[in-house]
Formats: sequence, C-alpha cells, structure tokens
Amino acid sequence: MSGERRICIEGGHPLAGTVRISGAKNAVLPILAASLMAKGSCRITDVPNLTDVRVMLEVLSNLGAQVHWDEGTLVIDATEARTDEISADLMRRMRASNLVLGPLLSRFRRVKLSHPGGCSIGSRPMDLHLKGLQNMGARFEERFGYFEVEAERLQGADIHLDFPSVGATENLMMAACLAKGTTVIRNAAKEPEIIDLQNFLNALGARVRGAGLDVIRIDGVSELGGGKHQVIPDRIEAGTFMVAAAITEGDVRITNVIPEHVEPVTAKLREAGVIVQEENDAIRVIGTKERQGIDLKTMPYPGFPTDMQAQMMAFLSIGQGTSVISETIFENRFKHVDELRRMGANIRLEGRVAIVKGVPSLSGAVVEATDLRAGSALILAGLCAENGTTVERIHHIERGYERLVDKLSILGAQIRLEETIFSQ
Ligand SMILES: CC(=O)N[C@H]1[C@@H](OP(=O)(O)OP(=O)(O)OC[C@H]2O[C@@H](n3ccc(=O)[nH]c3=O)[C@H](O)[C@@H]2O)O[C@H](CO)[C@@H](O)[C@@H]1O
Ligand SMILES: C=C(OP(=O)(O)O)C(=O)O
Repeated sequence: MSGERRICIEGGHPLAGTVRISGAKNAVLPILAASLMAKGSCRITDVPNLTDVRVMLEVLSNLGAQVHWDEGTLVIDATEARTDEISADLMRRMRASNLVLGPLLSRFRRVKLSHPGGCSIGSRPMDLHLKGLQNMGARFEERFGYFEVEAERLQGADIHLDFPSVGATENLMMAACLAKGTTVIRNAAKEPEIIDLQNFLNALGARVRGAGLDVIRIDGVSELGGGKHQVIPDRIEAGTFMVAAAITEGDVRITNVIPEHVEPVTAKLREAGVIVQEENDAIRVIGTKERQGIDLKTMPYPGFPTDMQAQMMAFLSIGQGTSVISETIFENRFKHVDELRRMGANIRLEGRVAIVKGVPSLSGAVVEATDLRAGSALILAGLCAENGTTVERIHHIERGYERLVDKLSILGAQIRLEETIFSQ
C-alpha cells in the first residue's frame, strides 16, 4: 500500500483569531546535533513535531543516544553515544543532518557521513564547514559520496568565513566547544538561531560569546554536561502566518513571537500597506485592500530572510502594484513561480530577479510543493484564490510546519488534509 497526501483549500475566507507559534525548526536542529557532545541529560522544551526533527532524532538514536519525547519536551542523553557511519538515506532525508559533523568530530575525533547533497533550492556545498574544520586541524577525504573526517583533539583557530553561512557558523561553533584553546569565527552568521545555539551550548558548560554579532569567540573546555533549554519561537512560521493574515485581508493575533526577529517581514508588509501592531511577545496583523508593489532582496539576517521569499511573492502577486524580488542567497529558489503562474499570477523571471505584476485575483489550481517554503506559499495563494486549490507533494511542508492545517482551520480557513491510499 502506498499513500499520497495533499492539502485542499477553498479560498476566500478572511482569517481571524489567535495562533500560537511553535519552537523554531532551524534552532532546534543544531541544538539536537549539539546534544551529541553532552555527557548528561539535556531537557529541551518547545520542540516542534516536524519530520526534520524526527529524522534528526533517528540519527541521534542510531548513534546510541537515549531519546525520550513527550508533548514538546525532549530529554536526550548522549553519554553512551558513539561515532558511527550515518546512513546515506538519513542524510538525504534532511539537509540539516550535516550539523552532526562538528559535534561528532569534536567529541569522537572521527566521523563518516554521506554528502547531504543539493536540494531543489540550490547546490548547497559544505566547503566553508570543511575549510573551517581544516583550520582547526581536521583532515578529510571525500570518497564514493562520503566524507571521512578525522582529527587529533581539534585546535582553536582564527577562522574567517567567506560568506556568513548559518550551517558553517553552527558546525564550527559546536566543534570549537571541545577544542583546545580559543576559536574565533569572523564574518559569522548573525541569525537568532545562532544565539539560541550559543545559549544551549553555554547551558551545557561551553564558553561561547558573541553570537548575534560578526565575531564569535569560543574557549574550548574538556567536557560538556547536561542542561536545560527552551527553543525560541519559529520566526519563519510567524512570518508565514503574518502573510496569511495579510493575503486574506484578515485580522490575526500571533503569539509566542519575538517581534524583533520578524522585523524584516514587518517592515515589508507595512510598506505594502498591511497594518502590523507589535506587542511584547505577540503581533497583530490586519490585512487591507490598499496593497502597494514593493522591492525586496533576500539577505543574511537582519536582512529579509530567503525562507520568507516565496510567501511574500504569493502575497505580492495580488494587487495593483508591481514588485521586484531579488533572491541573493540560493541560486534556484524560484520553483514556486511556475506554480503561482498556474494560479494566474503574472511573474517574469530575469535570472535571480522576479518581477511580479499584481493581478486582481488568483484562481485555484492543482499545484505542487517543490520545496518547504514554496509549499507554504502555495497554501497562502490558495487561501485567497477563487475556487479550490490542491497542493500536492506536501511532505516538503511537513518538514517545517507543525500542524499547519489545524492552525489555519482554527483561524477560519476552509482547508483539509486528504490522503489517497493506493494498493500495489
Ligand atoms: C536548518 C537551517 O538552519 N536551514 C537554514 C540555513 O541553511 P544553511 O545553513 O544550509 O544555509 P547557509 O547560510 O549555509 O547557506 C547560504 C548560502 O551559502 C552557500 N554555502 C553555504 C555553506 C558552504 O559551505 N558553502 C556555500 O557556498 C549556500 O550554498 C547558500 O547559497 O540557512 C539558510 C539561509 O538563511 C536558510 O534558508 C535555511 O532555512
Ligand atoms: C531551506 C530551509 O530549510 P533546510 O535548510 O532545512 O533545507 C527552510 O527552512 O526554508
């Protein structure tokens, strides 16, 4: 038996009410990888139930970590963990599986993992991760699609990243925790998830400072123990709900948000005519008919996040203005354009720039989620389209949104999950 899941939406219902944001996927994944370095029990709360989290937990269990997960609280004890080959299948299922490289190398001095490969948004090489580890004394070989990386105890080093890569910053920060001496990472990524990782590592006894700035310093320690940590709210899920309120001309209060983390989205929605009211840890978004075309360019934090580009494009597809969207982070992150066109959007691509000419309305169609955020953009388009929309290949969406269909239903969306079972 095999099944095919899809999401069906009847558009045209303004969203209203309150929605709570889950813990951040991009914060919890490096935190789970980091827990492999701890000798002791780690208690992590606000862990979202996502496919990517489940895959990472499978990786941890296969490496001998004890994992207990109950209602958003995870207890992980990796005291008895060992280094082992990580199956190509697990590596393929989740890009962020490459985040175990730094922790395993640092603790066990040897690691073998298959290349996580590219994905539909770009080739996603790991050269910056490996170059940084080489600076710390690691040697690596790439054979038959596997990386074999080895080191004596890693040595602190002065590392300048050519680009503020999120994953490379995280891998090097984690590797440096158990290294001998001090590591300095310059031109580091400044995303909020990097600060969350620093807080987790320090709760385990690491000595990391500077996360959120260009330069991060890590004084190596000989061992990490257990600790407690609450994962920060997911700024991309929050941004997606902000656009959901705007695109349906609804009125939604979004709780468990750090407003500063979604500031780039807030600024662009306001520029486009949406009302956004900030509270301490909540945001209220009120959509209006007065939509303006805007220009936006994806940039490393605190610039506009690439992970919100597709959702904003769906929003800007409707209205009177023309918008210009430049994607500077990933070379192939416009796959949603063809699908939005199927729904009547008027979008022209010129290399890494999309020119979006607003249309009065979109019409429902059968469309395909080509990646995680492309999928959420199509759901947003479906929420305001005339007639019904069916979004297929939703396993991409389930990688990064916890209970998306339920949360949208509670806000008044006419949306349901459908499963067709085929017998073979
Ligand atoms: C699990 C997680 O946190 N994923 C996020 C993380 O991905 P990820 O950590 O993979 O993103 P990076 O910041 O590393 O990648 C950004 C750019 O740098 C390039 N690059 C990266 C590393 C390297 O060694 N060489 C290289 O050329 C990539 O191909 C890409 O073009 O940050 C991205 C950029 O904000 C987000 O879209 C992803 O949601
Ligand atoms: C690209 C994303 O994630 P990942 O790096 O896990 O593929 C994303 O969250 O939009």
